[in-house]
Amino acid sequence: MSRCHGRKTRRNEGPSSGGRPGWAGRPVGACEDFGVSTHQQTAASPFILACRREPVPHTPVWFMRQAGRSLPEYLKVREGTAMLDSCMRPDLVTEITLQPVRRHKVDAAVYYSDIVVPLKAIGLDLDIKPGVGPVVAQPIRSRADLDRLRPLDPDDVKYVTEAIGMLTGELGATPLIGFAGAPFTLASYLVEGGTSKNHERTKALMYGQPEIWAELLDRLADITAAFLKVQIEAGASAVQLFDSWVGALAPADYRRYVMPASVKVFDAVAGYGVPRIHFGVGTGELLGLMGEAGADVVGVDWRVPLDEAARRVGPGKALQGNLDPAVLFAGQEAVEAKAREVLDAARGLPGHVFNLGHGVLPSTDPDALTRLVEFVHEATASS
Ligand SMILES: Cc1c2[nH]c(c1CCC(=O)O)Cc1[nH]c(c(CCC(=O)O)c1C)Cc1[nH]c(c(CCC(=O)O)c1C)Cc1[nH]c(c(C)c1CCC(=O)O)C2
Repeated sequence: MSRCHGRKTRRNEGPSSGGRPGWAGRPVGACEDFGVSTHQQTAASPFILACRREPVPHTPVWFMRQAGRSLPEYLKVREGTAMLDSCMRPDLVTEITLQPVRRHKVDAAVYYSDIVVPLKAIGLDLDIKPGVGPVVAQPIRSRADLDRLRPLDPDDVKYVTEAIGMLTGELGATPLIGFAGAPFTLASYLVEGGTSKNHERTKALMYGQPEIWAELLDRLADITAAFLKVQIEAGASAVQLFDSWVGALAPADYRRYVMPASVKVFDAVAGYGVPRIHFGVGTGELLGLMGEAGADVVGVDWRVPLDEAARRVGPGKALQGNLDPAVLFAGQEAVEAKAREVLDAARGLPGHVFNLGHGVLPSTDPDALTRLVEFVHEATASS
């Protein structure tokens, strides 16, 4: 795996002045092993090329939740350590992030963390309960509660900087995707106190007390932007904003109550020039707005075929997706047939990153994922 031992490049050092898109502001150093910088290697990787809608040698593949419970080596290394504790251990983060890259030969690594990590880092009392998800001890529902949402200082997450430094050295040409939860999805956990089907308390605050809601989302946007900046400055080659649950909203409400905060996040990291991916589940009606919020790549779940998604998103964006994660339980023949449908729908798009339409389900057979990567690479290889 280790193609470029030790980190010889300097890190991404802040937005270029004027926020010019492209790679300005990303210093290039030398990886002595190969005479080219890690940055140059990742920039030429199929994943980054596809995000930038440039020609690729094959369609790049990675999977949301590729690290985690589908892998026996993950269960082994995590044994005895709570999920959130593992996120604060650079050695474990590095190992767990690398596991699916080694095993599946995916085209990108995704930083092992969770969307609630920055909230924990600013001192909120929350935990991740196995099989349930994030649980917040004291939900945020009033103006007074907002005071508990202080800004994130990079020093709060030193372990992220350390882990990404270790990781990029190990990954060499394979890009590392950093990520964060989007303001709406984070707000939904904070207001409900945990996972919710109908988001009734969240919507009660949004519609009933729009000023408090706007302040909540604005604070979360600042925390999210600060967390993404830490990851990019430490060396992440792309970032994904997970607005997993925003599909619960109608477009007009998305535009009014959520989009300003997501725009703020994307604007804050625009000047680095790293590709920005925007994903949510059940967002067929929101795809255009989610692109407009500032994404370079729009993630699509399995409900909308990619050619239709491209019409909804409009020109100038790449697409990511969108095999139904449940298809992986149907056997190799069915997986290949459904994966081919995804590739057929993506044919002619200027940029396509193959992914699932949502995260890998915990009981997925890891070999089915490895075979899927091989299949997509072979089916799309330019001769
Ligand atoms: C909504 C959301 C969360 N976390 C995340 C999202 C957005 C993605 C999505 O829409 O699925 C993001 C996330 N969480 C995790 C990753 C790892 C990186 C990767 O994609 O490989 C990522 C990208 C690790 C994790 N995050 C979590 C696990 C499982 C915890 C464990 O191993 O015990 C992992 C590996 C826990 C978690 N954290 C969350 C949930 C719903 C759960 C599952 C609860 C369960 O079923 O046990 C909140």
